[in-house]
Amino acid sequence: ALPNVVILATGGTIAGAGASAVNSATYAAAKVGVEKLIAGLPELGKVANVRGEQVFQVASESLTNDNLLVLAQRVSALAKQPDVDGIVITHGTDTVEETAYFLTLTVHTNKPIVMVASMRPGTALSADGALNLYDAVSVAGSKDAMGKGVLLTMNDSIESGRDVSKNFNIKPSAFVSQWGSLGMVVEGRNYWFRAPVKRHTMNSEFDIDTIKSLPPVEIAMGYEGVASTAIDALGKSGIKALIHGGPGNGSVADRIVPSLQKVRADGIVVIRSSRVPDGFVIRNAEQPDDKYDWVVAHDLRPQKARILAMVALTKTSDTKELQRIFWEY
Ligand SMILES: NC(=O)CC[C@H](N)C(=O)O
Repeated sequence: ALPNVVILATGGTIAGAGASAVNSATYAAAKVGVEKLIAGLPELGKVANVRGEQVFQVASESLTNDNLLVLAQRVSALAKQPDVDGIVITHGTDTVEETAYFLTLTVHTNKPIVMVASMRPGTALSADGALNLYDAVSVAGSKDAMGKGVLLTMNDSIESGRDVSKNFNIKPSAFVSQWGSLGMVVEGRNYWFRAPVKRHTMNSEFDIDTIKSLPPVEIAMGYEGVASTAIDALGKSGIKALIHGGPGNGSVADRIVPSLQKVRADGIVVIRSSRVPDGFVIRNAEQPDDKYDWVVAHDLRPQKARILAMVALTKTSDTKELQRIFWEY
């Protein structure tokens, strides 16, 4: 018997439509409903019994914290149903890495949760959404995809939802995980090469079923000539944590260090991350994190560090605990 897979649709280019077949970059995202997506891909019926739910219909850059909670609660509820074997989430590419990490941290299940997106709308030449969606449904219905955390299928690859980021804003090969893909999916068969070692899903201490709201966490970038204007304003805005996306090894311009110290003295958690796509931030290198009571973001880019900070702050604001969490997830 075929597995039962639910497709939760949220919008993005995979539901996009352009004026003509040559419009690969100029088009409207979030136009096509999930029923039409499914009806347009009868091959899905060969790998799973599929049904769809339209959760949102938005471009992913406009998703909110409340949207994350609604989506994760729905995924969690579906994962508890005995008649659901796997869940696929269609999403815009711009922030799919953030939603994927949020679900990785908060949904307690071993069942496959597979994010999918596309770089070209279905109306374009060489549209990538149909194969990406076929791959996602096939992976979500596979027993061997269980217990591997939230996944993303794009461009034949199976990526870890924790590690993956959008690294190119035009090509179908847009998504990269700095520690490598987990595997590939080809003609409905999975080929695995790696497994995640960070805590996720069943093994997470966070659970969407007990999270009712997320605290405000914002990001300030570091760059040549940076002033303290943004940090000073954010420090007065009611945030619970501030992510600093610094250059290099998360370095911080000496002229803004006093502003970050003031933010910390006011009870806001300061988290030092790097704007460099790959690598990781080392504690007490570049800045004396122990002395300033700052947390370092390990290998998480600023936008992923923000997701973990929001989730972690639902449980603790103790900086030693938060640092442990940043090492473990
Ligand atoms: N390729 C895409 O999905 C980008 C479309 C849109 N900006 C979004 O993220 O939803």
